[in-house]
Amino acid sequence: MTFLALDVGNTRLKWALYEAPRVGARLLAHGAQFLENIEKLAEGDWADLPPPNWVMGCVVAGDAVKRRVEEQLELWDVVPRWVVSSSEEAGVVNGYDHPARLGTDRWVAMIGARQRLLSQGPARPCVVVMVGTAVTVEALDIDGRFLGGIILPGHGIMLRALESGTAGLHVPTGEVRDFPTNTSDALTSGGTFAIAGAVQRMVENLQKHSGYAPVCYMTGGAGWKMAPSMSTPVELVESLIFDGLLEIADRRLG
Ligand SMILES: Nc1ncnc2c1ncn2[C@@H]1O[C@H](COP(=O)(O)OP(=O)(O)O)[C@@H](O)[C@H]1O
Ligand SMILES: CC(C)(COP(=O)(O)O)[C@@H](O)C(=O)NCCC(=O)O
Ligand SMILES: [K+]
Repeated sequence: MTFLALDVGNTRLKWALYEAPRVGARLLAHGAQFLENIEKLAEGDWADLPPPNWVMGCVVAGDAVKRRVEEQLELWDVVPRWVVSSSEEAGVVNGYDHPARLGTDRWVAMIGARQRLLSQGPARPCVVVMVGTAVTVEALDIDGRFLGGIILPGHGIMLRALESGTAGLHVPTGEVRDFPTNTSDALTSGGTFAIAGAVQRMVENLQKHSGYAPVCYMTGGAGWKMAPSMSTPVELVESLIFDGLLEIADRRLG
């Protein structure tokens, strides 16, 4: 009874095939494709997979991309279920002014984070950082209520914005340094400090609000690049969105 989980971001589609729609299910196969290569999935990465019995996913890349993914899914006799952000699901309460307007990847990642937190011990407040095309930093209180979160540009967008708005910033990627002394290092460190500083601020906000030190989970395609440069402790969890999709599927189907 296999389960295919999909996470369609603004840069890449990530997929993971599990043995069942159950928390802790065995991972059978996984992969990622840039959005421009979606059309290659059915004849490529997915061609030899055992047909999934269920498909569930989150999409933030727009309706046109979603339809291109659905065309590839016609390979199998299965109707995809796309998660919609709601006011409450799987133990997480959505504090957004308009719950449905919250990016579904953010919503699903928070559900994955809450489930991981509770499986590791007593409830604590939690910060969830996603480093993808954009960077999002969410705050969840001790009861699993999403208090609010921030959106900032990812590394690539920050660099491209600076390149296109100036004459003198076309340089190769640099290193993260405490005190950068060349343009490349200054740009790379600037982007990294912007993200690290935003996370630190949200951790402080949540600590002040709740009176407890929060747990901080980090995920997303560029999470591994950011994690070593953080100024507050983070736990890198590559699978947070898939964990969230499994949690939702388990409750709805399992
Ligand atoms: N192997 C990789 N291929 C592409 N992007 C990568 C890779 N590793 C890290 N990245 C970084 O991750 C970002 C994309 O992360 P991802 O989680 O796929 O984003 P999204 O969910 O927005 O599609 C890119 O901006 C890039 O900086
Ligand atoms: C903030 C995002 C652009 C992040 O996208 P990503 O970096 O994962 O591709 C996405 O979650 C989104 O479009 N959100 C809708 C607006 C909101 O969450 O308020
Ligand atoms: K994402």
